[in-house]
Amino acid sequence: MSHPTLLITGARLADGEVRDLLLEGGRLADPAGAPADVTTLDADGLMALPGLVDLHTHLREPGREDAETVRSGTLAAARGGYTAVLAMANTNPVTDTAEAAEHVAALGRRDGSAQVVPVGAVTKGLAGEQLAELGLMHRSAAEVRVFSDDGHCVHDSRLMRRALEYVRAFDGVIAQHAQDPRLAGPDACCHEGEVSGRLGLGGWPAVAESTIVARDVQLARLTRSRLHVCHVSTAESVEVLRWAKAQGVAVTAEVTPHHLLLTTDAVLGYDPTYKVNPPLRPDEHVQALRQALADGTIDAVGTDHAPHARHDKEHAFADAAFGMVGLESALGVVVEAMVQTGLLGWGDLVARMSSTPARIAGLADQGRPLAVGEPANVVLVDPTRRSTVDAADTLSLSRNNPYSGLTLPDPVEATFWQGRCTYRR
Ligand SMILES: NC(=O)N[C@@H](CC(=O)O)C(=O)O
Ligand SMILES: [Zn+2]
Ligand SMILES: [Zn+2]
Repeated sequence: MSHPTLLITGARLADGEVRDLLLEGGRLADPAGAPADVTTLDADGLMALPGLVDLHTHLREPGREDAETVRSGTLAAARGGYTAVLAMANTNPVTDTAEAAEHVAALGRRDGSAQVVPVGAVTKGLAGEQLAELGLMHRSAAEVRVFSDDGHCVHDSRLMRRALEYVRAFDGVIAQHAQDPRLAGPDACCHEGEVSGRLGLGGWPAVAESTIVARDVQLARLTRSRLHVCHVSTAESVEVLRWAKAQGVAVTAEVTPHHLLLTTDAVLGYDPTYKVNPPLRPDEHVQALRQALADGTIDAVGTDHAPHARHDKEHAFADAAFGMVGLESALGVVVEAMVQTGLLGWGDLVARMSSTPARIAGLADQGRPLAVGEPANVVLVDPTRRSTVDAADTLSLSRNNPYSGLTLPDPVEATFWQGRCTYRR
């Protein structure tokens, strides 16, 4: 890969300092040493932040290249300000072997506009019965550190305990899709409450999530291993996480942008765009999630970008696929929900969307401060720009965008990954 030299002038960092940044050889260099004829980008009025890191992306390749590919998904990621994404294992074939993980990493190197980090499955075929080759995936060239059966919960307690024990040896982490399959029955497709009753949709009680979180944090304490909770969506889960962190349990958690902004009311029109797992929750949960992300009980934002082809999504609500896209809109939605409301400053936003996710995933070259010598992973943002979201205006192959028609912050102006421009408005 070529590493063009670029001088970005007058960018404001998250701490308020205004600086020039020299991108040279894929790293940040001292701007005083910029060649006289260097290409410059005037960043007056813009902020420069470390490239964002997404702990939770569905790239759909291999297997569902009609919904997304590594190429299209990472183009969408770059447009969202991301320089790294963790690619969930629920592809076809499932990422449950060293070879499969290396294949995803190789696709990333070939087609990626961001670093593609394969997540390994916890169980073979995501079937929840036998542990996958966790050690082999870790020791492979893909160096898998994060394991998840996302889309499915590792609901067998003994298997979950063994998975946690296993990854402890190499400081791995089990990322759990917390959902009790008995409490959230096969027809569950909407938060259990007033709206599900009114619409006659299968209800999904909040405790289907929090009871698994409560079990898992105790297993993490028992095994002294690391647990990460995917897409936390309820106030009850937040309470459990707060308790677990106070006990010193090695647990981290993420929340999606959509669970920070949208509520159950979005499904009142039976539009399957708003059908997602876990479901959109009532406002009291949204407020609890915002508070938890602000105070650090929830450590990070994970998009759960879940692209779906039209023919899987355009069905009656009960029959449509679960999931919504999120990479391109994530920063704008988080700014709307957290910064505009005064809950989070830009410095903490960088922690939640870049440095902390990088630390959770063990990515040494991501989420680093914008200092000389560090990798040139940079996103330039216009903190004041807003625009009306149009689902058709996307680099993703899918259109299941829940923000279409809403006017939201639209901050990302340019993204640089290892010094290379991967997106420019
Ligand atoms: N979030 C979703 O609604 N769907 C995800 C699976 C998941 O994240 O559980 C998908 O793969 O489509
Ligand atoms: Zn999930
Ligand atoms: Zn997911």
